[in-house]
Amino acid sequence: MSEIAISLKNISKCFKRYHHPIDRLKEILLPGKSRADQFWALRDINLEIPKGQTFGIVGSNGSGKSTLLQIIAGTLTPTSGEVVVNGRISALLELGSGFNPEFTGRQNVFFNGRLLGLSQKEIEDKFDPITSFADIGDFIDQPVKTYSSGMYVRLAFAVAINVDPDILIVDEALSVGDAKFQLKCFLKLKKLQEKGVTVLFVSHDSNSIKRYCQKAMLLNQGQKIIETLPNVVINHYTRLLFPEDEKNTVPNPKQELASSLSNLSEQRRTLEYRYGSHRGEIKDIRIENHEGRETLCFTSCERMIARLKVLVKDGVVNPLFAMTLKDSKGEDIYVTNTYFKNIDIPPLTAETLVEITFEQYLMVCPGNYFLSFGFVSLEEGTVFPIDRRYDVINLKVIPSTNDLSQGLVNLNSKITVKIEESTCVVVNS
Ligand SMILES: Nc1ncnc2c1ncn2[C@@H]1O[C@H](COP(=O)(O)OP(=O)(O)OP(=O)(O)O)[C@@H](O)[C@H]1O
Repeated sequence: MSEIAISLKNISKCFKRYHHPIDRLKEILLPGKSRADQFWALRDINLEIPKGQTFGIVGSNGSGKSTLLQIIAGTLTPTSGEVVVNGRISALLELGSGFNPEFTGRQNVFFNGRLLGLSQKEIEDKFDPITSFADIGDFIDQPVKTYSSGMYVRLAFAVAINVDPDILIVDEALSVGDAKFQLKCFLKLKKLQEKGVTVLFVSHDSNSIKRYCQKAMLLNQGQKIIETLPNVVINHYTRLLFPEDEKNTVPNPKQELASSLSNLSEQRRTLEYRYGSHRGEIKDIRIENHEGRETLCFTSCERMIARLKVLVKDGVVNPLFAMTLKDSKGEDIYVTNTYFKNIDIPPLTAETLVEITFEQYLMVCPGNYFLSFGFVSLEEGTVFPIDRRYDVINLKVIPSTNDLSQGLVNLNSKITVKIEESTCVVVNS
């Protein structure tokens, strides 16, 4: 048995685009002359997803994500290339696909189950778990066209996860449900992951991609830009979302970094993702403990100070300085900036040096963390990155000697145990 769940080799998809609807008819009636433009929604996509992996796909609107998922799910044929899928696929594609709007929810459950290769008996056995997960009450016997989008996605998700898929494809659909339903879905998703189901997951929510996926891919204009760890992919994706002229990376980031932070470890140097317009530069970052000593290792709840030296090269009218703490998977733990903190910074003129200090307590449990810093300008509600240095600092947080508590945040709890009879009081501070 192959250990690969999904294999794509040189997948391309070309759509025909007609300027006027009538052109399509003309082409049929008067064959020989094409009246359409060719539009390549996907170009030369190669991908191998091992069994049991949860794989994320990100990209801006129109980048080709849904087209790719439809090709994997078998509902769309590629123009060229080869798709190999090992196992039963259950796909929760865009709203509107999958169910027949004229059929009732019940009829659609049976119809979909049969399409997925289940016997009548198997669907009957799964019907109760499906309806209880969907929790749409009597609507199960109403035509699907009368459903709200939330009800639709509840039933679609309930079917998709209850048909014992080997591969589950989820296309952004979860964003439609309410918070309670989303949580229920993610808990179920975790269970499926534990059972070894391969999950393909499209989302615009960066934290979900980082939280649930082991690997991810960024699509842009139909091409694969990068395929690696989710955090790195999201860093690239975030950069793509900004205006063209603000994307210029610092000319030679590694060299720049090495010169400005020559005292930092090799690990820190290779992890950084840096971009911005270069109208200014975060020249120096110094991380200190409560004694003012430079360090990257802190005890849980210890005071940590980050000192930045920023060189302004071109005037910036509305500057903003930011810091983010991420966990080892790249999920945001804490995001702060001068705007959130209501700090008004006057316009900065060229050739000024600015010193910024972020002072805080590391109220997190032991583990590896990353710090990112940013210098941006805010112009009419739009953020223009000047120098963003993602994951530039790798911090280690170790437990304090009398506290082995676990989790994400450290609430620094004080536990009191009072035993009535002996009136013995044990205090842990
Ligand atoms: N049937 C079609 N005919 C012509 N063009 C199409 C067709 N389907 C998709 N496209 C185009 O292909 C491109 C990729 O579309 P796709 O829906 O795959 O993008 P996406 O990344 O899923 O976008 P979104 O995040 O908005 O859902 C878009 O420019 C879209 O207009």
